[in-house]
Amino acid sequence: MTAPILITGAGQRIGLAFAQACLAKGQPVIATYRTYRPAVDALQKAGADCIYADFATDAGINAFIATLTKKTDCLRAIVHNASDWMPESDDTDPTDVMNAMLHVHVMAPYRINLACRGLLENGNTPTDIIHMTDYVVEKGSAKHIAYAASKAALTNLTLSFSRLLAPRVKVNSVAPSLIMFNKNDDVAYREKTLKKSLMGIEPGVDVAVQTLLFVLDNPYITGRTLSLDGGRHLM
Ligand SMILES: NC(=O)C1=CN([C@@H]2O[C@H](COP(=O)(O)OP(=O)(O)OC[C@H]3O[C@@H](n4cnc5c(N)ncnc54)[C@H](OP(=O)(O)O)[C@@H]3O)[C@@H](O)[C@H]2O)C=CC1
Ligand SMILES: Nc1nc2c(c(=O)[nH]1)N=C([C@H](O)[C@@H](O)CO)CN2
Repeated sequence: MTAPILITGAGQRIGLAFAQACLAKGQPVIATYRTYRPAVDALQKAGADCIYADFATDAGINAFIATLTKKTDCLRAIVHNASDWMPESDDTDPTDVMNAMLHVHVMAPYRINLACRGLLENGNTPTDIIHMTDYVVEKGSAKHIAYAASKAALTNLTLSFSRLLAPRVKVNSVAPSLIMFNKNDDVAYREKTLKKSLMGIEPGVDVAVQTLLFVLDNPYITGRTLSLDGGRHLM
């Protein structure tokens, strides 16, 4: 029996695309979602095991871990994709922003990785943990301070967990810059953002799917960050 891949935040965009790509290859998937959408139903119909999960609180993380560990005793990989791109704003308490960012981007991956060590080691190794981070870890962000800091902490989890779990589990980060705009991004923002990379394009989710599949298929890369940013670092 092929061990499933756990993909968090798989209800839309990159997470959904990767879940669909895995299912199309006959790879079993456990997908988490927080907001119900028809895409979740479609994933379930395509064979994914979809679990509701809200990682904003310790109770939500505990509940997810309890549900997951009843569902399977092995995992091929965990892709920590769930993320909230939350900016600082005048009407949000900065304490709430930082707590929300640290919970979804740090506490959830930290707790789930520790809880799932046995599941990842209980099968054909090496298995994988992949943290979806962000180019912004390298430069910081004036408008998403807590978000960037939490993604930097997630990047450091990659180093620690790769030390802890080698050689049976590989642990890597994928650090995208622009992959896919959000529907509310206006023309001015889109034009400004496209100019930030050498490639100057909105590549779409397939480049993220390709990168994730490459990391899973490579038996020697661990403790590394794969940058997926169109050469933004050279602008
Ligand atoms: N898209 C891009 O251009 C870039 C993406 N990245 C990173 O790549 C990854 C995928 O990006 P993208 O597809 O745009 O991600 P999204 O912004 O679409 O977020 C993915 C999912 O995360 C879920 N999520 C958010 N907060 C929580 C929470 N508290 N608990 C549980 N789930 C939660 C959402 O679930 P739901 O919708 O079900 O509520 C959402 O569908 C992310 O980690 C992102 O930071 C980095 C740089 C650029
Ligand atoms: N969870 C998310 N994180 C990020 C997103 C997103 O849509 N969801 N988008 C970005 C931007 O594309 C940025 O990289 C360029 O403007 C960053 N993180």
